[in-house]
Parts: sequence; structure tokens; C-alpha cells
Amino acid sequence: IVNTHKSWCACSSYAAQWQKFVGGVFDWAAAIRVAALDCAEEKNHQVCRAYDIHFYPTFRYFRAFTKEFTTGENFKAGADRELPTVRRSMIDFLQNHTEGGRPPACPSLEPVLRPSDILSLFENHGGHYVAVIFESNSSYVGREVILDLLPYENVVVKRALGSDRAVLEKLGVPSVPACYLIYPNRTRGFVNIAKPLRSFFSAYLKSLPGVRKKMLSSPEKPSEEENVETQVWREFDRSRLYTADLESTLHYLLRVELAAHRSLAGEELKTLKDFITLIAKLFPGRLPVVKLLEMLQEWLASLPLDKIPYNAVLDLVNNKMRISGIFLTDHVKWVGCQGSRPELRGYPCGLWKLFHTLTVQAGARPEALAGTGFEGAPQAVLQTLRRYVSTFFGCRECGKHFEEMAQESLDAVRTPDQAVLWLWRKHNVVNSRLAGHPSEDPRFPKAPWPTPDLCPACHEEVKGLDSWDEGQVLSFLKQHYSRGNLLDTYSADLGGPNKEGETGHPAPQKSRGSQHPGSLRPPEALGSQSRLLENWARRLDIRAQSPRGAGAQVEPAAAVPFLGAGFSNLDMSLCVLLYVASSLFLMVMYFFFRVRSRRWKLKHHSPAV
Ligand SMILES: Cc1cc2nc3c(=O)[nH]c(=O)nc-3n(C[C@H](O)[C@H](O)[C@H](O)COP(=O)(O)OP(=O)(O)OC[C@H]3O[C@@H](n4cnc5c(N)ncnc54)[C@H](O)[C@@H]3O)c2cc1C
Repeated sequence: IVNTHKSWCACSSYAAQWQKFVGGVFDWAAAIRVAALDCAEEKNHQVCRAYDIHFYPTFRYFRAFTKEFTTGENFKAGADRELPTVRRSMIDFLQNHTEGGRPPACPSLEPVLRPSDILSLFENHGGHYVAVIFESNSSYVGREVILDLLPYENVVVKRALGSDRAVLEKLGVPSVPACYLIYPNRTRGFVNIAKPLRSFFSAYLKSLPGVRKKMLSSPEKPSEEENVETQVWREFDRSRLYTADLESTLHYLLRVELAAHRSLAGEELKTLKDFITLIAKLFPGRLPVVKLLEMLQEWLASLPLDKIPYNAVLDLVNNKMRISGIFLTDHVKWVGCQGSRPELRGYPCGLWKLFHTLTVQAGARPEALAGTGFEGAPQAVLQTLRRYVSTFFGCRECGKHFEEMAQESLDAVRTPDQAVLWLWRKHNVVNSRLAGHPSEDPRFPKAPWPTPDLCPACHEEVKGLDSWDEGQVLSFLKQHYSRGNLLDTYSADLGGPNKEGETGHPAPQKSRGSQHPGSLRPPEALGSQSRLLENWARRLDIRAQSPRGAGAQVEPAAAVPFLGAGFSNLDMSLCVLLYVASSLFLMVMYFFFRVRSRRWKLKHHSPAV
């Protein structure tokens, strides 16, 4: 099985090659099956997480007859993996199977070594063709042709090493690789093929009279129609920024991209903490989302642990503790980041928008970063984004390119304005690189941005050449990525009175971790890690009642107004308990004294006295 990534970015061009590649090994299915899984698709998230897939493309191999759960063997995975190399790795993998574990339909891929064995192949009594591919030791052609002819009948393919010159001369084989064919009527001879390539050998053998495909059930191809999502186009204004895009990005980032990691420790955890601090302080969106981010940041900052299970973060993001007034949509709804096809744009577009928003906000509201350690450090935002991209961004190739750009020039950034412009410039470098690339959405061609229609003042001509007025670009970016340019149209309903166009109403509580149909995690997965969260929430509950505590930001669950004070459910339960206990105590005392006084009366009014 191979896990890859066919959605956005550079990997989409890889996906096109991948389709070709799969077509090229489809006939090998009886020996080795290939499957592709798009880990950018939310519906595949559970599987990708279980198999620990963080980057794309990732290649995993699973041995035949494996009964125990395994995450497979990583075969030199990497984004720059050449597909012919993958094909060879598949062959090596097949050859490395122990004899007992080899799939029964997989023929021997070992070469016939001894000249006597080669000659014995000519005693062909089977009434079928026998093709012998002579090749060098390092060649894969013979093995590829053997596998290509696997589903064909009336032909058997063997490979032999062409190191024995005497045998080759005897058979009239001039060079290797070459094909020597024994016909069903026992005549035999060297086959003159135009080019000594796998495709030529395979095509020739498949075209021999009487050679035809066996009537086997081949692996089912998923119906294209089943996979087509009906998409409704959302009209939008390119000059505006949409809350729905930013929130969808946060949802995907927190519940899908980061959730691919079972636990986080060391540098990864530090990167997560810094990144969450940035978005908690600078995200300009709706209040319930900001509250959720602030709570997450506070929780991460308060953790004494140097390793955390990511499920604990998810519990908080899913508001498992039912803390009121926090909310983050649990599905993506792209607006300004819509693609003309589902696999185009979306998350990487949203991530760019989020990054630009953060650099602009850091310049516009420097006081927001006070006390975070980022204050007065103009590179801090970019450095944190850089670490996020190289540590967590699923597109490994993008991470590599971004890192190269950062190494080149990020150190020269000295002010928040320069940080805004640096990211703009680098994004345009990526745009130019990707122009005409398969990942380009024809409806949104890659071009230097902002285009003249968006910002006429940004463009000028110097000595007949197009150039930027960077002062104007900076003003444009500051306006475009400002809070004031955010539109809530199409944003997820917060469940309260909030309607399109309004900002920031707390949502009613809802346990999404356990009940929501769109929840990414089954309820049973909310296990021991929730203790981390409970402890913290208990602290939060206590602090929420102190006038200066977290209550300023987060309300404890289901607070009940009573005599003008906010009592939590816990407070009310304790009151009832105390009330019942004191009533019982009073009743016991009453009966005790009553019995005692009766006894006393009996004693003192006895007729004997
Ligand atoms: C950090 C990062 C690095 C990436 N590196 C690669 C890579 O190396 N190879 C690859 O194939 N894909 C890469 N991608 C993905 C790629 O850049 C696009 O995001 C993807 O192809 C979707 O393109 P898009 O048309 O939605 O526009 P995007 O390029 O995603 O832009 C999103 C929106 O940002 C605005 N915008 C465009 N340009 C600028 C600018 N210069 N400054 C400010 N705002 C702008 C526009 O409103 C645009 O619609 C990367 C993505 C990210 C987040």
C-alpha cells in the first residue's frame, strides 16, 4: 500500500505522475497491490493518524498475510522520490519476502543462474511460450516484465543473468537486456526488439498469438461518480477576507494537520506552543474562536509536562469540558479559498491568508504580544511561522522551499513592516514558481499579487518595466489583512443569535467530542488524556470565581445566577448536600433529645416514688 497526497500544492503534480505510475503496475496486483490515500481529506484522518502519516508523499509497505496491526515499513520515503525508484523498491520488497510469506501468485523473481538450468528451459513441454530475459545483475527489466505478464496466460517469463558470454554467443544474443523466446512448438530464437526497454518487451510478449489476459477478478476501481462531491459555489469578493476561510484553516490545522501527531514533545511541542500563542494573541476573528485559542494557549503554557498526547489538545479544541462561550467550526467551508475542483486551493490558501493576517496584526497591535516573549522582536512571527511550516505543514516540499527562502533573507527583517513585506515577497516568489503548475487553479491563475485591479496604486512602471510601489503595497496589505476587512458571510453559525455579518457571540455549550456527528474522534477515544484537561478545568473553575481570575475570559460551565452571584453547578450541589446533611443532623438531634426527655420523665414520675 502506498499513502500519498493528491490534493493541493506540489503534491498534486506528483498525483498526476502517481496516476500514471499506478496504471503501470496495475497488472502486478496479484503479487502486490497499490493503494493511494489522500491524508489531506478529513474523512481519511483517522486512518492516516493510526498509521502515523505526517508528510506527503509517504510510502508504506505491508507484507502479505500480516494479521497483527502494523503501520507498515517505510521504504525510503520522501517528497522527491522518483517513481521508477518506487517501482524498484516494490520489487525489492517482494523479493525480500520470506519464502513462506510470499504471496502465492507472485512468481519467483530470482534469476536462473546456471547455464544448464538455462538450457533446460528450452525443454518446453508446457505448450506455451517461455520468454527468457537476459540482463545484467543490476537491471530490473526482467523482474518488471515477469510481473507485467503475471495476469497473462500461455506465457511464462524467466530472467537469466547475461554474465556468461559463452551462453549468450551460443544463443546468438548480441547484448543485454535481451529477450530469448521459446515458442509452444519448441522453435526458439532471439527476439529483435526496437528498444531494450521494459515496455517494449512486455508489449511484444502480450501481443503474441494465443497470449491473453486471464479472466481474473481484478482489484475494483472505485467509481469516480461515487467520489464526486456536489459543490455549491459561494460568490465572494476578492478584495475581502473571509472569516470562514480563516476558521476553516484553524479547524483543519488543529483537528487534521496537527492531529496527525499522536503526541508532541521537545522542539515540536515548543513550536506548537509558540504558534498557538501567536494565533491566540493575534487572531482577529470572532470572540468564541479567540476564546478557544486563548484557552488553548493558557492550558499549554500551564502544562508542567514536556510531552503531551495530542488527544488532550483535541479534547480542548472539541470543548469536551463544555466550557461556555468557546467555539470553532468542525468542518471546512472555503469561500475566498474555494477551488474550481475540490482538490484545488483550500487549506494551503487559507494558511497563507492566516500567515499574512498574523504578520499584519503583529504590526498593528504590538501590545497584544506583551508578556509573550515575542514583544519587540520583529522576526518573531516569521520565525514561528517558519518553524510551523518545517515541523508540521504536511507538504514537505513546500516546507523545504520555504526554509530555503527563510535561510536566504529572513535575518534581514528588522521591523514589523519589513516582516509583512518579506512574507508578501516570498509568497509572490512561490506564485511565480507555480504559474502553469498542475496545482494552479485555472479560475485563480498564479500571478504577482495584488493584481492591478485590486491595488492600482501598487503598480508602476519604471523605465518601461513593471515594478512595485512597496509603500503602497504595504498600505494595501495592512488594509487587506486587517480586522476591518474581515467578512463573516458564510461563517459557521455559532448557534446563538449571531447572524452573518455580526462578530463575536458566545456559543451555547455542546459536547462535540462525544456527540457531534462531524466529530473526528470516536467517544471512546476520549480516554485518560482527558484527566490532564479535567485537572486544568478544575483549576479554571476555581479561578473563574476570583475577581481577577480566568473568569474574565472563560465562564465556568452552566453558571447559575443566584442572589446576584454566579454559582457554578458544583457550588449549587455542595449547598444542597450541606442542606440535606444539616437537616439530617437536626432531625437526629431532635429524636435523641426527645427520647432522652421521655426517659427522664418516666424516671421522675415513677409511681414507686
Ligand atoms: C508556506 C507555504 C509554502 C508553500 N510552498 C509551496 C511550494 O513550494 N510548492 C507548491 O507547489 N505549493 C506550495 N504551497 C501551496 C501554494 O502556495 C498555494 O497555496 C496553493 O497552490 C493554492 O494556491 P491559491 O491559488 O489558492 O493561492 P495562494 O498562493 O494559496 O494564495 C492565497 C491567497 O493569498 C492572497 N495572496 C496571493 N499572493 C499573495 C502575496 N504575495 N501576498 C499576500 N497575499 C497574497 C490571495 O488572496 C490568494 O488568493 C505553499 C503554501 C504555503 C502556505
